[in-house]
Amino acid sequence: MTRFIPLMFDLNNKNIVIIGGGHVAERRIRLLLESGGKITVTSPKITQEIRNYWEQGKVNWLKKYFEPNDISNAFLVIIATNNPQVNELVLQYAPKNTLINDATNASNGNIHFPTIMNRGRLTISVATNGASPKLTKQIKQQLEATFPENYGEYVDFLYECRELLKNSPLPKEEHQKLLKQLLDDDFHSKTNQQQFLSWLKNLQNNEKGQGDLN
Ligand SMILES: C[C@@]1(CC(=O)O)c2cc3[nH]c(cc4nc(cc5[nH]c(cc(n2)[C@H]1CCC(=O)O)[C@@](C)(CC(=O)O)[C@@H]5CCC(=O)O)C(CC(=O)O)=C4CCC(=O)O)c(CCC(=O)O)c3CC(=O)O
Ligand SMILES: NC(=O)C1=CN([C@@H]2O[C@H](COP(=O)(O)OP(=O)(O)OC[C@H]3O[C@@H](n4cnc5c(N)ncnc54)[C@H](O)[C@@H]3O)[C@@H](O)[C@H]2O)C=CC1
Repeated sequence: MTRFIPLMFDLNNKNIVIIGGGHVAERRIRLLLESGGKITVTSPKITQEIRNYWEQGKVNWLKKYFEPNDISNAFLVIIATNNPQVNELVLQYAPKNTLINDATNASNGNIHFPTIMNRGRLTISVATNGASPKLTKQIKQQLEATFPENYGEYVDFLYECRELLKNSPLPKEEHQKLLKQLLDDDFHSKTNQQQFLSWLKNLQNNEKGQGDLN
């Protein structure tokens, strides 16, 4: 079994070509629209949702059957037609070193799409290497119940603190200690967050570090 390795990709301005315009293509587009990639759908028919994206100029649509030329400049190719022969043909013509997701037979491609849960800057992705998309979906639902919707605000707080700490005059060991302390449940409280942030900002303004937590 090939072991697939999770990575986070910057797809901004990259050419993404999706062959097929059905429900699977639609799900991929919904996710990829957040990436800033240049999405082109090649398909004689598209769903209403994809049509809306096209009308809003969010995706390009080539209203036709697949031809090898469609993928010659692609960074990422997604194979999502309901015709196995066409899917096979896309694989055959995909340029070397292209990322390929075959939604109809995952092991043919070189990337999978995990299911993704976001809470602001926090991303948790789940995959079972093709064993059970239904289990994947169930685990995502359990995670959604564990992390409240506003959890991203706490993660943003951690980000801001870490950026401030990077530029603070505190010694390295102190950085590490504080970064760990920030994981205490106490810091889920907005009041404590604000207090800590003003202490940190104060530290920065006062190079000698005479600020005090209390
Ligand atoms: C490899 C992978 C992805 C990839 O395409 O890269 C893949 C592959 C395949 N899925 C198939 C079938 C189904 N997939 C779903 C649903 C989802 N599938 C998703 C992910 C993945 N599916 C990746 C692996 C994830 C992992 O490793 O766990 C989810 C989690 C995320 C997403 O796609 O957005 C999304 C949940 C959406 C949500 O959260 O709402 C349902 C419907 C359902 O149950 O709801 C069915 C029908 C039931 C069944 O068959 O189980 C088939 C057979 C196709 C055929 O029969 O022809 C293949 C091909 C193969 O297995 O080779
Ligand atoms: N990875 C996943 O999570 C899942 C994968 N699948 C697989 O994905 C395939 C597609 O599923 P859906 O999107 O639900 O099917 P669908 O029937 O909704 O869409 C198929 C699309 O392919 C297009 N198409 C057909 N021939 C074409 C060609 N020659 N060139 C370009 N486009 C062409 C059709 O016009 C249509 O837009 C299924 O056959 C199934 O094998 C299905 C469910 C989940």
